[in-house]
Amino acid sequence: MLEALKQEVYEANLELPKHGLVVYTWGNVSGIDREKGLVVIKPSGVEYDELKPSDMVVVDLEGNVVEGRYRPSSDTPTHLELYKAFPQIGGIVHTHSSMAVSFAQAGQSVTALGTTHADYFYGPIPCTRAMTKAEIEGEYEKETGKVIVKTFKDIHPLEVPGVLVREHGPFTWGRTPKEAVYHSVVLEEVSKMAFHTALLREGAMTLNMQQELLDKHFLRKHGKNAYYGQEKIG
Ligand SMILES: O=C(CO)[C@@H](O)[C@H](O)COP(=O)(O)O
Repeated sequence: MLEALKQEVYEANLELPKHGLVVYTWGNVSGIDREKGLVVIKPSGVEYDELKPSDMVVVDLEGNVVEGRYRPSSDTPTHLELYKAFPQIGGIVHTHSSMAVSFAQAGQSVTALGTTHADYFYGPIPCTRAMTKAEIEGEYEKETGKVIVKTFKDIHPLEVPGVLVREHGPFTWGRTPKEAVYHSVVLEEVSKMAFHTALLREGAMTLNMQQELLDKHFLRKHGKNAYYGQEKIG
């Protein structure tokens, strides 16, 4: 069943290691057939280079396995909460891409600092609040989905197609699995840019070395106003 969606989700999953967003079995991609009310998702714990379209698992919106020889991703409950809350989306991605995870572990949103970010995210990429003890000891993945939905109470999911789950990592979405993967790549890139911008703004790169030291080292070797390599120096 749902062979076309399985192929689409399979191909989207393979994009994650291709873009350096995951290693080993980290992360997962899903897609939804809204008419049938069924979700196709990566099987849990299967390495990407061993993955086949027929390995994709089909679940209903309550998480019951409808078809598949493997267990569905452990993050399936999170995906399902998002599909139920955001009717506009057709695909979801979860990765452990390193810069986004760093922001998530720091409990920091990725601020919109430039046009690259603003082309895809209408404002900060929010980081969710810390999970409560009860949520962590309960159905963590389902509660994670509920916390994401609460974070988006006043945010349109297609205006900000991604979130950082605090102390966990990024989830992104889109109208298709392929678009959700695209947003995962962009989220990781704008996270890197935001991190480096913060460093630069902290003055880490705005100070030149002491002129005296520059003189001592460069002029001692090359002489003043020398065009090194174009004429004999000294
Ligand atoms: O975030 C986690 C675990 O912390 C998961 O996303 C794993 O990275 C992948 O789990 P499966 O999809 O293989 O169950």
